[in-house]
Amino acid sequence: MSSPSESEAASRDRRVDVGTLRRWGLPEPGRTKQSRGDAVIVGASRRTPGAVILAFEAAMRVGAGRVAVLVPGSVEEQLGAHLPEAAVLALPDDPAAPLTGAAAEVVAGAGAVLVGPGFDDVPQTRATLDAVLACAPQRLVLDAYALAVLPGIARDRLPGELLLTPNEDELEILSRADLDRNDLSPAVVDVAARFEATVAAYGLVGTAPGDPTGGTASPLQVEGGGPGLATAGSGDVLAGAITGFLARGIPAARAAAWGLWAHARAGDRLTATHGLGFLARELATELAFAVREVEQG
Ligand SMILES: NC(=O)C1=CN([C@@H]2O[C@H](COP(=O)(O)OP(=O)(O)OC[C@H]3O[C@@H](n4cnc5c(N)ncnc54)[C@H](O)[C@@H]3O)[C@@H](O)[C@H]2O)[C@@H](O)CC1
Ligand SMILES: Nc1ncnc2c1ncn2[C@@H]1O[C@H](COP(=O)(O)OP(=O)(O)O)[C@@H](O)[C@H]1O
Repeated sequence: MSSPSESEAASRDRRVDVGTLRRWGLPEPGRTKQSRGDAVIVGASRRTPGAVILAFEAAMRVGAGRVAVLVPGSVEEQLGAHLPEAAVLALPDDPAAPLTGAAAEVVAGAGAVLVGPGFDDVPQTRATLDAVLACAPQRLVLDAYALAVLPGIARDRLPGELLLTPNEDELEILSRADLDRNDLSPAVVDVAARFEATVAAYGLVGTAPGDPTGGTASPLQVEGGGPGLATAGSGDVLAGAITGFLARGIPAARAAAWGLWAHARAGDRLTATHGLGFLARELATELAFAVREVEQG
């Protein structure tokens, strides 16, 4: 058994603060959009079309070069009018149909693909995720309804680098035990091991077995954040930010930690001026200032 000082030192090692992020650094952006990385966001429904806007902006604000959104045909036109910087592509009318043409190409070519924001139907999400997997995405982030369908998918159909961004309810769905809402660490560790994935939630990063950042024994702990982050659309922003860092070429556990830290820092900055009265879209905008703060140090 480790002594108290050993376990304190181990816990310090797992803490991620601005100094840690400066040590890790960010990949060189290069000269072109392509060299900053491509991401794809797959989601949206008629009820919640804006979730992909939040995830799109978050991925761009953390420095991804190009972000495409892949959405149901019923909202494609509407979203196109709101996303002048995006490639907006329609999913097939039949969710069970394969992706073809530009949709298949962007999914196969992107450094990171996020599935989930704004979907509101389990069978449709399952069919769309199957279609995305058939294009062999390089790195995959799953959020919201995509997490509800994850337990039914064989691990070997998913890419090696798999990242999950559950909220508390989704963590409970994925976890084998009742969730202790006062201490999410055991659930984060359990879900990371069970799904061989990186799990990012509430300042914690659970790492997949064999991850070079240090196994699954205890999660990385990312400082900052607070109850202001519990606002509609906040999870869409977090998932988009992590996808953006992943698209830039950062390995999964570090991309998760960068995303959680920038999201929390954005929340802290907005709480200082607005109290609880800020919107998720403002969190997305603020991410750029958070990243800048690390770079300027
Ligand atoms: N609720 C909100 O205020 C907002 C929701 N948004 C989007 O709306 C979608 C739904 O979010 P909510 O938080 O309302 O989610 P719900 O409260 O409907 O569901 C929470 C989670 O439970 C699981 N689930 C739901 N129905 C299920 C079923 N029939 N079988 C198995 N698992 C099921 C899913 O993993 C889901 O993400 C998400 O895609 C989210 O991105 C965003 O657009 C922003 C605002
Ligand atoms: N009270 C809180 N303290 C710290 N972080 C929080 C808090 N509430 C939410 N967050 C952060 O914001 C993210 C999104 O929160 P939440 O609103 O629960 O998700 P969603 O938008 O997916 O329903 C969480 O995963 C977590 O990282």
